[in-house]
Amino acid sequence: MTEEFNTAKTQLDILAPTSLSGNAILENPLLNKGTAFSEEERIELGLLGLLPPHIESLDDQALRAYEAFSMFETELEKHIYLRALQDNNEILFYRMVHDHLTEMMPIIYTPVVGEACQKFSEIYRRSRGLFISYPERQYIETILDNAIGKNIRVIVVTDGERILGLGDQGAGGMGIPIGKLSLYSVCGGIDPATTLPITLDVGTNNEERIKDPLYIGWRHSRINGEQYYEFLDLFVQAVIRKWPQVVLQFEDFALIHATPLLEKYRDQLCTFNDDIQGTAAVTVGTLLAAVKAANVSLCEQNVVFLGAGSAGCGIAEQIIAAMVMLGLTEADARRHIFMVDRHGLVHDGMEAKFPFQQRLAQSYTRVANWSADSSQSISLLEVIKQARPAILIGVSGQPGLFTEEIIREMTRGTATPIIFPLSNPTARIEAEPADVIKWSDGKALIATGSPFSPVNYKGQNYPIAQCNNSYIFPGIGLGILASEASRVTDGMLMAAAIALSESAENDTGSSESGLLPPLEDIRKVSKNIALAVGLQAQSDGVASKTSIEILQDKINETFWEPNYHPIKHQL
Ligand SMILES: O=C([O-])CC(=O)C(=O)O
Ligand SMILES: [Mg+2]
Repeated sequence: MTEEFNTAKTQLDILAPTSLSGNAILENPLLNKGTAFSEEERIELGLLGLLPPHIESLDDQALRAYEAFSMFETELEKHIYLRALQDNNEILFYRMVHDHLTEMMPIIYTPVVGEACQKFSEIYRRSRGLFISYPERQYIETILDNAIGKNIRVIVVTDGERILGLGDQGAGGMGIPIGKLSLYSVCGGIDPATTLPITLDVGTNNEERIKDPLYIGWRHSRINGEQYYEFLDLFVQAVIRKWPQVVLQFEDFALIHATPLLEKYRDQLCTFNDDIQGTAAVTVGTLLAAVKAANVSLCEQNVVFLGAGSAGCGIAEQIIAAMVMLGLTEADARRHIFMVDRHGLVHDGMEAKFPFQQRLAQSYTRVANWSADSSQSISLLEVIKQARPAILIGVSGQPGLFTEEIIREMTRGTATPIIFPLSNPTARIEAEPADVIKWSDGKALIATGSPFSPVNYKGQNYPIAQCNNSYIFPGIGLGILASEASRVTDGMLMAAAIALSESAENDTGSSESGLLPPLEDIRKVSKNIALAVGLQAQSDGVASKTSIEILQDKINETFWEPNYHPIKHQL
């Protein structure tokens, strides 16, 4: 099956069973080609006179759209423009983003999407995806039936409670599933006609939003506890009934819900939590590339985390799994991991809030004399002085906590400190890369969650890798679809991390982006990840066995590219 046939089939799928014509086609962003409709199509589809006479190519249109994009001054305006283009003509939107990925990814995704979520109500233009609000829960099935695409393969769902590092944005959180799915299509070749962003509106505890007369969401405080989990279950079961093969990605749920939901549903359908598992896989992939670049062995390093939430603990568990894979026992691997939160080092002499933190607590007998005072609280600085980590990872959501003193202490203890301030968006970062380079006198290997330009220090250029889930989840999705996997196993996430680190290795030297391959190569990286994920799904018994060649062909067949194809009228 060729790519051309793939896309053409989707377009016809959308036309059937009620054939569209005239304005209805121009109003459908998946069908609309605007000025690129041929004369034949204009006649057959009832478009004569609805478009200006000059017929353009996709390239001509992309040039004009880029001109328009460039005229906007603020990043939010650029975001609004691109979103409007997406709602008008998706192929043109994807072509533009495809051709200007480095420039446009931060606009449609982190960090600008954060501001777009905060101002979602003000900038709201037209519908995309589905809102399922708590008061409409009896209509869940009908709402799913109303999705424009009929053959949905990937859903990204949020309840808007923990949008990036920006907290509760209520219904405005919808910006995130939309942005993530755009990346699925542009970086992972997932046909946009098969994707569906969903926001579960269970209210918001964000006073500013509730009081805002323009707020588009349900004006109610968040429902919680049993009611919340019952609602989530209604949703997940309806999804399973309607699209049993779908990939359901949970995104930006609050800490208290993210892990229980993952545990509850990961054996019921093909699902994963991007903030826990995607972040863990991309961080381990980047870390494997970093220890290689620093010429040290991961198993001999201590790793300190600032932030012991679900993202931090998810990464920590994945690092432990990597150390075990490399030969340590699990108990030994756990001794290398130090989680620090606002109360200091997490140890078993204090009460951990969640079971997933308890598993990562250090033994108090080991660290009892680390405290600078007589309390049981051991600060980040003390942990660094005592544990002498080579690796420091920030997932705190709190800006500025990697101070000069912290970075200098890291540099004192190791030849090549590996420093990952991962909090998103940009304003939440634990330390600016330029400061980390300066304070470590150019020694640190850095990766951030949001994009940063290279840093120039003492005449040398230091590229900053963007260790962001976007390197991982599109490839995981592609691998699942191509292999028709029924579940997402831990092994598949580890396979994705290793494939990313190998793609990075193959690229170092020519790379402008530091530890990771340049964004321009992301589609190739996604295909490598997809192959590794698909093969692992087969060996974990959640996908039927095929040869590597067959899986590779399936990945290439599944990979969608933004091109126009002839549209025929169907009766
Ligand atoms: O969207 C991003 O940039 C990464 C992510 O999932 C988050 O921070 O929640
Ligand atoms: Mg997220």
